[in-house]
Amino acid sequence: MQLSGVGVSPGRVAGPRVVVAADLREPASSPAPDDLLAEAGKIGPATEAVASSLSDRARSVSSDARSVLETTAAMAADPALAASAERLVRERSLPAPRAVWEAAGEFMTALRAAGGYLAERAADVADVRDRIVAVLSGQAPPGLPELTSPSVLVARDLAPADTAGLDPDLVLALVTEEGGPTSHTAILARALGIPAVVACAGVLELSGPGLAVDGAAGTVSSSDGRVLAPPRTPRPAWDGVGRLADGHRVKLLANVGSSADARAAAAAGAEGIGLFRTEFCYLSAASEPAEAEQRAAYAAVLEPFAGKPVVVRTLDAGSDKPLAFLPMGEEPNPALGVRGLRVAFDRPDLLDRQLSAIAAAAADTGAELSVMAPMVATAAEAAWFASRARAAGIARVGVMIEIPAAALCAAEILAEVDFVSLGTNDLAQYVFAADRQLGAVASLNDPHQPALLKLVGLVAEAGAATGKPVGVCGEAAADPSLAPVLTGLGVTSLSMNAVALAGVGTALRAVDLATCRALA
Ligand SMILES: C=C(OP(=O)(O)O)C(=O)O
Ligand SMILES: [Mg+2]
Repeated sequence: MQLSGVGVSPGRVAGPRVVVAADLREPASSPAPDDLLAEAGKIGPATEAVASSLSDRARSVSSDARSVLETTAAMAADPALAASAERLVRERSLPAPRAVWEAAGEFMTALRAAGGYLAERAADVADVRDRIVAVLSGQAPPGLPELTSPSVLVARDLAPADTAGLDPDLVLALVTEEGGPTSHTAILARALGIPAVVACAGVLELSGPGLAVDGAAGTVSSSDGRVLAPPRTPRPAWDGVGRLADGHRVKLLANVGSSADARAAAAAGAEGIGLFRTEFCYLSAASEPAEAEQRAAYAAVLEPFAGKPVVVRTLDAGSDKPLAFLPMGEEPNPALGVRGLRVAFDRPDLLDRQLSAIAAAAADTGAELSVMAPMVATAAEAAWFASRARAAGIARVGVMIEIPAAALCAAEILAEVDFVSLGTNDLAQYVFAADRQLGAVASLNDPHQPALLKLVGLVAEAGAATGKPVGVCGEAAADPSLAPVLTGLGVTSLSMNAVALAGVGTALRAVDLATCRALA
């Protein structure tokens, strides 16, 4: 049987299927066990099993990962945790999984109260807790399975932090039941060059030992589990200068989120960085990184672009990119909630520390710096951001246009800043009222939709009237069939992941500006 989803990262592969376990549910405190001593006796062997499987894994990985796994193994083996859980079974007649849950909870509360480094360890205790509970209740361990050979990974959905850590040598392809083409999980899979299909309903129920995946067509079917991974097609030749057949320039820039991305972008011939998603540096950070630490992290990303233009975006936390050190609380509609620049309105000190780290990193590396803010809704917000960035000594300041209100008031916004960059991923989500993470509405999150292109045209017109640049840094910019259309609408730069550069560069060389305008 063949299933269809939305292909978000091309490549045809087949291999054994490995399912990512669903999140663990909080264990129930009833029914009370019949034999309390026997129930308590299950806890010790479960903690030992977890500790020894973590120690085994620690021996098979490189040094950084090894010390993390060794520490987690030591926590699992901690007799205090087992003793406290056993006591809860005996004294409160709790089933063993619930007792472990509560005992670990007490440890976590104490660690959080201690603050600093110890508070950060609470997340490790939660990891150990979930592993022990999984053993006790006969479930698969939570989180990404440890792959030892090339496999096709299948999940209901995958967090951006998990996707960012995937090893392209071991993950042949990624298939999710949920997710849209512009979800951050899809963006990261593309950046890693891992063939991927999202919004593939029913994939978790497909039988058979393996899966065959076509990441361009968006199809998935059962296979016999053998690995079939033809070498990737070579990229078209491109000389690294974005221009049309008639010489009209369209800067081709890169979207990056790590120093590895930046090195790949420089090697692929990017003229600069059009979007540095700084939040990607901190998807797993438990506390706000110190300014010096941020400076070093940003410098590592900017370093391959000395003397070249770079656009660094301030943190876009919230919604589908939660950062542990910026908890947003429960929001009924996180995509419409406090995210992006909105976080900074209550925490301007956080923004100021980031701006100063970004300015220092650019000075360290000699990159030609611009900064921009995500999720700006009004000209007043753009002016607020610009004044803070300029106070940090940053000369070129822009904002993202990814909220329809901002697109409609692009002229007023451009009066406050030096450039704008269209985030077509969010702009589509908000224009079509279609969650970018939801497979069921994926067809609306399509940048070929005329309503989206009309807004792009409006913003480009405002740019032309003021003589200020208008870029596109959403996934629309990476589509070779759309690049001439965006150029015809008046867009002046396109920013995309490194693997898309040559294809877009080659497509633009085939057309002149008159053709682009006619297409638009
Ligand atoms: C580039 C964009 O930002 P992000 O994908 O990080 O939300 C966008 O919304 O198009
Ligand atoms: Mg966005």
